[in-house]
Amino acid sequence: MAHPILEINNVSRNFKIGGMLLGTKIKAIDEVSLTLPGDKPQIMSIVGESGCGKTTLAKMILRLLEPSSGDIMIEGVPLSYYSKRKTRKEFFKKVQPIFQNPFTSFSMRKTVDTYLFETALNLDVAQTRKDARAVVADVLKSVGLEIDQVLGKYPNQFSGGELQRISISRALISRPRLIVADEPVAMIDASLRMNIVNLFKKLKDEYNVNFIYITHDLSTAYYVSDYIATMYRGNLIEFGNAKHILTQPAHPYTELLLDSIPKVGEKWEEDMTLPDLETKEYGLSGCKFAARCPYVKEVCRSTVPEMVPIHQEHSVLCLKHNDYQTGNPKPLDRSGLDSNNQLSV
Ligand SMILES: Nc1ncnc2c1ncn2[C@@H]1O[C@H](COP(=O)(O)OP(=O)(O)OP(=O)(O)O)[C@@H](O)[C@H]1O
Repeated sequence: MAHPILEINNVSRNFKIGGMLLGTKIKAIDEVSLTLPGDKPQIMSIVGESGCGKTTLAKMILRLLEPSSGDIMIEGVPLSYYSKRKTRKEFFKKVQPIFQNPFTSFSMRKTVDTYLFETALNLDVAQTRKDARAVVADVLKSVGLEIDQVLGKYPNQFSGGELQRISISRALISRPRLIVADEPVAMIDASLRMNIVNLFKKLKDEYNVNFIYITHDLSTAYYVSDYIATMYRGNLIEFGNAKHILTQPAHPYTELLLDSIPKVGEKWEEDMTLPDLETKEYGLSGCKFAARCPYVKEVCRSTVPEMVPIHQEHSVLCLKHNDYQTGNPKPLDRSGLDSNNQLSV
C-alpha cells in the first residue's frame, strides 16, 4: 500500500508574543495530527480565519520552520531526513511551494525565464539548456502559456494572474509529489481566482501531484478539495473527506463557516473574527471555541477535547460528538459506510 503523502503527528509550534518580560507564549499550532492518503493525488485545503495557524503549519511542512514538538513525514520519510546539505535537493524535488504574492517570488531585475531554466538545471531535471527549454515549454503549456510569451520578459510585464501561473509552472518542473500553496489566489483579481483553482484540479491528475491549498476563500476551498482541514486557534478542529464535511459538518465552527459561505472569490466576512478574544482563546484550558459555541456545556470549558471519528474519513475535535464525555473518544459510527467500508455520501 502507498505511504500516506503527508503525516503530521502531534505537531506543536510555540511563539512568544509581546516583550521579553511581560510576553506570553501562544501555541500557534497545538498538537495537530492528520494523515493525507497517498493512493491517488489529492487536494487538501487548510481553512480557518486569520491567525488560526495555517501559515505556521504550511511553513513547517515546507521546512521553513521547525516544530516545537511532534514530527511530519512525507511519503513515509521524516522531514528531519532532509536537514542535511546532501538531502536538501531531494526535498525540493519532492515538495514545492507557491506563495501568496507572485511579484515577490521573482526579482524585478531578472527575467522570469531565468528562474524556470535554473530550476530545471539545478534540480537535475535537464542537463543542457536545450533540454531545459523543452521542460520549461512543457510546464508553461500546462498552465496555459506559450514559452515565446515568457522568454526574455521581466515580472512587471505580466499580470498577477499570469505571474502566479508561471510560479505554478516552476513548481511543476521537478514533477514533485506535493505542492504547498499558501493563499495563492489572495492577490489575484477575483474574476481570475477560479482559473487558478481549476488549474490545481487539472494538474493534480496530469502531474500526479498532491496540493495543499491554504486559503481564506471558503468557496474555492470547498469547490476544489478532496480533503478539508479546518483550523481554529492553533487546533485542527475538523478533518476529513470534503464531500462528507460539506454535507455533514460536525464542528459547530464548521457549521458557522458553511452558513456564512460567501460567493466564489469573495473573502471571509470581517465580523467572523473577534480579535479581543483571540489571545484569550489561545490560552483557554478547555475547548477554544467554547465562548462562541451554541452547544457549549460546562464540561467544554474545562476539558481539552480529543479528535472523535465521525466516519472512516472524518474526525472532529468536539465533546458534543462524544456525548460530552471526557476520556476515550467513542468508537467510529459506521452507519455512513457501505459494505466496502467506503463513505456512501
Ligand atoms: N514569528 C512569529 N512570532 C510570533 N507569533 C507568530 C509568529 N508567526 C505567527 N505567529 C502567531 O501565530 C498565530 C498563527 O499565525 P499564522 O500566520 O500561522 O496564522 P494564519 O492562519 O496563517 O493567518 P493569516 O491567514 O492571517 O495568514 C497568530 O496568532 C500569529 O500572530
